[in-house]
Amino acid sequence: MVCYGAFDQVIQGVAVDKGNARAGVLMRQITGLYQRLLLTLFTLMPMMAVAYIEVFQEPSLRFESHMVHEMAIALAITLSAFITYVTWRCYTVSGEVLVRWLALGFLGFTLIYLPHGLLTRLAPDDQGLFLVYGPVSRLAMAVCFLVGLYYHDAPADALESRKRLSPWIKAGAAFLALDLVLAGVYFLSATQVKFLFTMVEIVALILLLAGVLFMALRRFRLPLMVIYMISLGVLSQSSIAFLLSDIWSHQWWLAHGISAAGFFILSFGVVQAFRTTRSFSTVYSQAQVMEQLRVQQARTLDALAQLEKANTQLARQAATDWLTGTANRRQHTTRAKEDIARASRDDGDLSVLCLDIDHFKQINDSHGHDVGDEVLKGMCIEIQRNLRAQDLLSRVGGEEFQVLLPETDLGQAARIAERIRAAVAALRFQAEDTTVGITLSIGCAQLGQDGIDMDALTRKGDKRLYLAKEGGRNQVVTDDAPVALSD
Ligand SMILES: Nc1nc2c(ncn2[C@@H]2O[C@H](COP(=O)(O)OP(=O)(O)OP(=O)(O)O)[C@@H](O)[C@H]2O)c(=O)[nH]1
Repeated sequence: MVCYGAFDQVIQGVAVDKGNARAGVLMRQITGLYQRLLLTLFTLMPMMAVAYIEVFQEPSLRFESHMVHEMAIALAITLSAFITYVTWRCYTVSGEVLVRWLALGFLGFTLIYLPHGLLTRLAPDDQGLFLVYGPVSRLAMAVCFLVGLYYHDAPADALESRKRLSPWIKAGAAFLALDLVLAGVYFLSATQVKFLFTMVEIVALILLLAGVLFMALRRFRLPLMVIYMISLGVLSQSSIAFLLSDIWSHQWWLAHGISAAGFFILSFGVVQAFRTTRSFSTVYSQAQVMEQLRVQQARTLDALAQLEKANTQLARQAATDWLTGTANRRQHTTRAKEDIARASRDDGDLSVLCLDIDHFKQINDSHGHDVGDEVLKGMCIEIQRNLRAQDLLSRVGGEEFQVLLPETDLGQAARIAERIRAAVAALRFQAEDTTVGITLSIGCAQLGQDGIDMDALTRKGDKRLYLAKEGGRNQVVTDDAPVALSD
């Protein structure tokens, strides 16, 4: 018996759970629905705060603190740089395209958002230059996340390309160059700046929502992909909050908080990937892993059953004669040893019949080997029909057979032999347009009086078989006296 220990218990537990689950399909569907509802509500939670401030907050209330803003941005940049590194490390191992774009998105956010913090003190004089880096950093991140999502099932990048640093350095340089280009807003009017911000934020919002929609329609179920979707949903709400806000207003600060929440959720996913498979699309939930285990165990058990079947078949083939299906010499020897040992131990009887077809060569010569084969098979079936379950018929030579008869003395053996002889003699086999019959000569020997081991018994049985042949064939001989020739 195969023992699977704790693994088996876990699997059996799952099987029981599954059985229960099957019984309560409806309950499963309801809880699944509830789970999705909770996730949706959780994702939309920031909107409640945004709506609350929008409706109830006095618009003139402001919290203008450059220092707090600088500290918040410094923290955001530090964490973002850290998560960029962790994501990049994941990518170098898994090569997952989605993770590559994630890392690029985080890198873009870090480098584009940086001047937003550095230039905070410019705010009173030039709000445009200070603010522009916020929406653009979110847009860059949204673009990368959406592209990554598009390639979520692309094959992993080649090993050598994962480790190359030059593409990352080039991407970093491009983001810094973008920072310089963005400094051009310095020359734009206040209206142009406002229009630019709004457009950038709206595009970021549309891209993030497109990502959420894509994932919802494709029904992503893997835990990290669910986290990805929630994060995009939360980030999109931060864009809404930014669109509704004025600088230093409470809505504006809240928008920062929502953006940070979206970032934290995604970074949680990244860390989870880092601590497991380093990929977003191969981290499975516990239920999924258990299901996989169940399927794999079912396969293993199936394979074991097939192996056992094949082994049994092989063992049978190794012990059987290919033509007649009777025991072969190997099985005969093993069984004879066991039967002799048992009979000797229990002081029981055991007899042996040595059988040989008479003039079998003539059958082959006259009708061909195929007919000879059919005769051998048919004869064996007939002999088996006249034996008990514990008796063993074996083919020990071409047309020579032996029968082991446990718990049988010589007198009983002679009667069985006679029954077999008569039954075989009555058989008729089809050979082309005629029928042929055969006869058997049989020598009998008994354990004890004729020998104490199989060699001796066989010698004695063969000797009596020879006497039967000498005496005219088609007869049973049980002693060593020459048999008078029958006519
Ligand atoms: N068709 C067939 N013939 C076999 C097989 N094994 C042995 N034989 C034949 O069995 C015949 C045995 O012939 P002999 O040993 O001369 O004995 P016999 O013709 O039976 O004559 P006696 O035993 O003296 O009665 C040979 O022709 C073998 O070729 C087999 O698997 N199939």
